[in-house]
Amino acid sequence: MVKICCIGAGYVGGPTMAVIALKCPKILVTVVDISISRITAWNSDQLPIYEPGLDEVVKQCRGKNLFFSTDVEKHVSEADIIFVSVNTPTKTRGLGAGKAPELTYWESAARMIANVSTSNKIVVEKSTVPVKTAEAVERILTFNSSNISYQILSNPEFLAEGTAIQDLLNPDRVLIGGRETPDGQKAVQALKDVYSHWVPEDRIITTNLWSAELSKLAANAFLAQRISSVNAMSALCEATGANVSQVSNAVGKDTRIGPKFLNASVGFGGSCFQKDILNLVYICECNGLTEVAKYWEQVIKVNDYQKNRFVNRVVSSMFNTVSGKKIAILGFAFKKDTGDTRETPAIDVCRGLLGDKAWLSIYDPQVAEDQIKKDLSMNKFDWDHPVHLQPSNTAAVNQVSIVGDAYEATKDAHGICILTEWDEFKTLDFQKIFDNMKKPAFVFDGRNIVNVKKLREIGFIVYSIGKPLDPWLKDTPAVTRDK
Ligand SMILES: NC(=O)c1ccc[n+]([C@@H]2O[C@H](COP(=O)([O-])OP(=O)(O)OC[C@H]3O[C@@H](n4cnc5c(N)ncnc54)[C@H](O)[C@@H]3O)[C@@H](O)[C@H]2O)c1
Ligand SMILES: O=c1ccn([C@@H]2O[C@H](COP(=O)(O)OP(=O)(O)O[C@H]3O[C@H](CO)[C@@H](O)[C@H](O)[C@H]3O)[C@@H](O)[C@H]2O)c(=O)[nH]1
Repeated sequence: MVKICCIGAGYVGGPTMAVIALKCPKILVTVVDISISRITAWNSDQLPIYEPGLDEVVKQCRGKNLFFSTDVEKHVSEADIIFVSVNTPTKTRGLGAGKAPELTYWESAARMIANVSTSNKIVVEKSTVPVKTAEAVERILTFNSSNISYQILSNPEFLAEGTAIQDLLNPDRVLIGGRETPDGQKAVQALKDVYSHWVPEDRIITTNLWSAELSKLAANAFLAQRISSVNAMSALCEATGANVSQVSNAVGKDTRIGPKFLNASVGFGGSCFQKDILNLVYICECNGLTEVAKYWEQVIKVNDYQKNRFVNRVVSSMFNTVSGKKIAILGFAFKKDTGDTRETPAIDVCRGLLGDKAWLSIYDPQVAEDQIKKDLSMNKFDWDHPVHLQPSNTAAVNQVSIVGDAYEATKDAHGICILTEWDEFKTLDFQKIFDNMKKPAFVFDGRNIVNVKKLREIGFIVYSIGKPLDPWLKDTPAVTRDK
């Protein structure tokens, strides 16, 4: 029986291995992690991450051919194929701080593999890593053990949170990069054999190692670039009276462009886009490609601009101050159908409003109170380290209350900011909400999900990203705020 071990039981390691176990009943899959609380949760009825369809898959396989364990060394030493899916956060200190990825967790995983291995291994990079990481891993492994052959493969993951199970069951492509030697190609084939259980042959792409590593960074950069492009257009739409949804629709009808990923928003979030683009920018800089680095960096700058612009709209519309005003925040996760808050635009918007002394009442159907408080008190990039290494002092978030539903959040509020596109926000009783708010009552829709016409009829002053402005907002400036 082939044995697979995955190091890192996070948003990628957990769902990916669950689907491999589901589709390959004859493969024994064990997911290991240094975080005891995460592994305990994976073994309980309350999984550590919220992902539609994940519970069912885990329940079907757990205890049969899918196991979760903290006994990292034992399972690594027994495995034939080892996936490494550990954190690769942006460095906060030292060389490349603020851009380069921190490869400490990767390096310690590689050293541990070398220490405990007694048989040949295929080591698969699942984490998103800089180009040429496989070479470094290869060196760590070969210099630290003898008589064992290691083949390193790059098999980046393209799942998106909220649709992870669907993405894994029916991927656009599976990408496998390996050495172009006979042994390298044998390893590529061994991993191909795993995915071939359910992924059609023509969707499994094989490349050299460096192409696979770079393709992951390139894919995220292209995706994020589309969002920054449409968000840049949204600012121009507001200035000219054009409607960004109509522009996106017209542009996306061109089959060369396509309709997906053209939704204007308060800004993109999530653990990957910013981190991976910064990683790409750093690699370009290291290779002397300054203009290329600047080109990609602009995607992040426009995203920051969009978040600032949103805060500016809120404050300037409400008589240039939100000091002492209650603002309801609907949605804190970085997108719907996930409880993940890593790099969510809600953090920047809330901080901006708190900076202007607003009182925030926050509701999100999937994010726990502790998490929100932690996010609002953590430093940039601290969030991407293993949970047990994150700062635990979350006491210092004043002027914020976390509530159990949207009606409570909006009661007696002066304004509402919609920051996540949860389906339940589309069907709220806005008449009831209006009746219970201070007047004039404002809605700032950062996801373009409300029916603007209907809300204006009720009496709300409505701001929707990239849409023709409410007469109230026409004279308020859309410039960015100083940080
Ligand atoms: N989240 C996504 O949607 C997504 C999608 C594609 C790729 N990625 C990439 O996959 C990687 C993992 O992302 P994630 O979202 O799953 O992160 P995560 O923080 O959810 O999970 C990483 C896990 O690795 C564990 N870990 C760290 N060092 C370890 C070690 N030495 N031994 C054992 N366990 C260790 C941590 O405790 C943590 O549970 C990152 O490189 C990320 O960029 C993420
Ligand atoms: O038209 C759009 C599409 C997305 N977003 C925002 O962009 C962010 C990222 O969304 P999405 O890409 O759907 O989720 P992620 O889970 O971050 O997935 C991205 O990052 C993963 C980690 O690398 C990759 O594996 C995925 O392919 C890639 O889509 C979220 O804040 C979305 O709200 C928009 O603002 N407008």
